[in-house]
Amino acid sequence: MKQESVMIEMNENLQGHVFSARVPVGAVELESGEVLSDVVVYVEWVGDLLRHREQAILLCHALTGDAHAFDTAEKPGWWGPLIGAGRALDTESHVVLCMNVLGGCSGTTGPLSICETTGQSYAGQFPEITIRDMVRVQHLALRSLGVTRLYAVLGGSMGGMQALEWACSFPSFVKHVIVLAALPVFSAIGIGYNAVMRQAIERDPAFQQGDYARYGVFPKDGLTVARMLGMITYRTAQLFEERCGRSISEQGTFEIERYLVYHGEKLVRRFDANSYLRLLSAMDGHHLGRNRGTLADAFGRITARVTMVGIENDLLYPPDSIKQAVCAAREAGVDAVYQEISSPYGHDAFLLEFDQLDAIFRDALAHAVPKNSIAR
Ligand SMILES: CC(=O)SCCNC(=O)CCNC(=O)[C@H](O)C(C)(C)COP(=O)(O)OP(=O)(O)OC[C@H]1O[C@@H](n2cnc3c(N)ncnc32)[C@H](O)[C@@H]1OP(=O)(O)O
Ligand SMILES: N[C@@H](CCO)C(=O)O
Repeated sequence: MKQESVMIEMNENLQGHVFSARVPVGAVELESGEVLSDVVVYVEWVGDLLRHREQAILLCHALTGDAHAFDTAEKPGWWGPLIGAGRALDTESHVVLCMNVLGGCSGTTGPLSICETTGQSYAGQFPEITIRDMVRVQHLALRSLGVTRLYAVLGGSMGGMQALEWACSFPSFVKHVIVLAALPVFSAIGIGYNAVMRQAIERDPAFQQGDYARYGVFPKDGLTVARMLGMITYRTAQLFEERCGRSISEQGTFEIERYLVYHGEKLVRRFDANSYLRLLSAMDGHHLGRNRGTLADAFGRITARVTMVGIENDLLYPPDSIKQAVCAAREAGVDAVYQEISSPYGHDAFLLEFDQLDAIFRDALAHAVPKNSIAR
C-alpha cells in the first residue's frame, strides 16, 4: 500500500464548516475474492471529529447520491435541513460523516479511477462489488480518520441496505441504525426494474462493453432511459396525475415524458454508466443472510437498536414488506421498531419529507442503547 497522508479541506456552511478528505485505505479484497489496490474514499463531515470520534453518525447515500449530504454555500446537501447544531442530526454532540460509495463516480474508487496495473481507468473492467464491500471500505476509512464508534448509521434505499449491513458486519461498532425505504433482502420486483435499466444501458450501441470512453462516446440514451424508469419507481401514480396529468408540453410530447426525459438527461450530465451498472448489481445482490446461515442468524448478530421506516405508496419497498422485516428481526431478538412516512411522493420521500424525517430521527436517536447491546 502506498502511504499517503489524509489532506483535509474545509468549506464554509451556514451551520459551521464542512470538512472533506480523500482517505486512502490501501488494498481491499472484495467479497468476490478480487483485490482492488489503493482504494481511496471521499468523505465529507460536519462537527468535531476528534471530540466526537466515539459518537459519530454515518450517513449512507442512495443510488445516485453522493457524500454531499450537508448544505454549503455552493450546493444544498441531500439531508441539509436535518444536520446542524440542535437539529435532528446534532453536530454539537456528534460528528456527522458521509462518504461516496465504492464503485460510485464522485471521488471514491470506482470505474473512473485509474487501475494501477494498466495505467488506464478501470471502466468496464471494474470488478463487481457488493453492499458489504461498500460497508467494509467505509469502516476502513472511519478507522483511518480515528472514528472508534458510531452512535448511528442512517440511510435510505441503497443507503438503507448499507445501514443494515453495518449493523450485521460490525455489531460492536454501531449503537443505532435507521433504515429508510429498504429491506434486508432486495426484492424480485427491484431486481426486475434494475434488469430493465441495465439492458437499456448495455444495449446502447455506444456502451461498447463498458469501454465507451476509449471510443470517445457515452451511452447517454441508455442511461437516460434507465433514469426515466428509475424516476417512475421513485414517485407515485397520484403525484404524476396531479403534476402532469395528460398535459401536452411545448415540445408536443406528454408533460410526463418531458419530465422523465429531463431527469434522464440531467443524470447523464452527472453520473457514469459503468458506476450505475455496478451499483445496480450491488443492490441486486443485497441479502443480509448471504454466507451467514439463515436471515434469522444474520439478524442474530445485530446488537444495535434498529428503526425501519416504510413510506406510504413506495413501489419498491412496500410498507407491509418492511413491517414483516421488523417482525422477523424482533423474533430474532433485535430491538427493532417500525415507523412510517406519509407522503404523496412515494419512495423519494426519504429525500423530501424533512419534517417527518426530523421527528423520526429525534425519536429513534433519543433511545438509550438496549441492555443486550454488548460487543460480540
Ligand atoms: C440519498 C441520496 O443521496 S439521493 C441524492 C439526491 N437525489 C437525487 O439527486 C436524485 C434526483 N433528484 C430527485 O430525485 C429529485 O429532484 C429530488 C428528490 C432531489 C427532489 O424532488 P422534487 O422537489 O419533487 O423535484 P422534481 O421531481 O419536481 O424535479 C425537479 C426538477 O425537475 C424539473 N421539472 C419539473 N417538472 C418538469 C417538467 N414537467 N418537465 C421538465 N422538467 C421538469 C424542475 O425544473 C427541476 O429541475 P432542477 O432539478 O434542474 O432544478
Ligand atoms: N432518487 C434517489 C433514490 C433512489 O433509490 C437516487 O437517485 O439516489
